[in-house]
Amino acid sequence: MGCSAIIPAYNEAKTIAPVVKTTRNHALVDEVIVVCDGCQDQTAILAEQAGAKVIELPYNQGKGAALLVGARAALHSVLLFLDADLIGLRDEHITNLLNPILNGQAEMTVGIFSGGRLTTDLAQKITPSLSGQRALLRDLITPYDELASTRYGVEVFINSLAREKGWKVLEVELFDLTHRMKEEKFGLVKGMQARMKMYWEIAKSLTGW
Ligand SMILES: O=c1ccn([C@@H]2O[C@H](COP(=O)(O)OP(=O)(O)O)[C@@H](O)[C@H]2O)c(=O)[nH]1
Ligand SMILES: O=C(O)[C@@H](COP(=O)(O)O)O[C@H]1O[C@H](CO)[C@@H](O)[C@H](O)[C@H]1O
Repeated sequence: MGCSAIIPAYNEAKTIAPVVKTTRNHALVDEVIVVCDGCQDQTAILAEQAGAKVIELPYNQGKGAALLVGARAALHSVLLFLDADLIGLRDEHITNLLNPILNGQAEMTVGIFSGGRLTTDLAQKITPSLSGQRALLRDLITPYDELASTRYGVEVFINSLAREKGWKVLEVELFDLTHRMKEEKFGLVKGMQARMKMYWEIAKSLTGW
């Protein structure tokens, strides 16, 4: 089974290159697709230079739409979802996410930060099910047009599919991995506003609105 990595990215020029390079160089990964979700910065060109195929959406459509576009464009049957703002991504993280799928032990893995930074470790301890680091079988999600409107509710939507369809899901630890928090990207006030908007989108997905 081949593997396509899908990296949704909205203005992630600061971190996209190392994330793409590590993923591109991994022996189990056959292609890396960065879906630039209406980016206004250098993300697309930096991703391409680092070795990714880049799909540019004409305007910002949200993480769910970006993942669906990437999944439908993927050439391979195993998908690896990674956020574009990861800091400290290493080979072993990708291996941990992919191996249970390739060995037939699970239909989806969910990666949980550990030993990275207190704040991001804690967020994932409280809500492990929100993690954007995942591997799963492509055909399990590509039929669902509804993904396109989920924005940050995409993980909740995928989790509910997993429950409904009875997928085997395994959590795997991702040691020393962290990401840029919204407050680091946008400053305290705008970061907290963006966080509230994200929680709203997650709540909408939870309640099926
Ligand atoms: O409208 C959006 C918002 C986010 N993202 C991407 O989705 C991933 C997760 O988003 P973010 O880092 O904002 O989430 P956090 O981890 O801070 O909750 C990142 O690669 C973003 O660039 C996207 O493609 N479109
Ligand atoms: O872990 C969380 O509470 C949030 C917020 O992370 P930060 O507080 O910005 O480190 O991040 C996750 O949730 C989003 C919605 O499910 C996902 O799209 C992100 O990939 C994930 O990092």
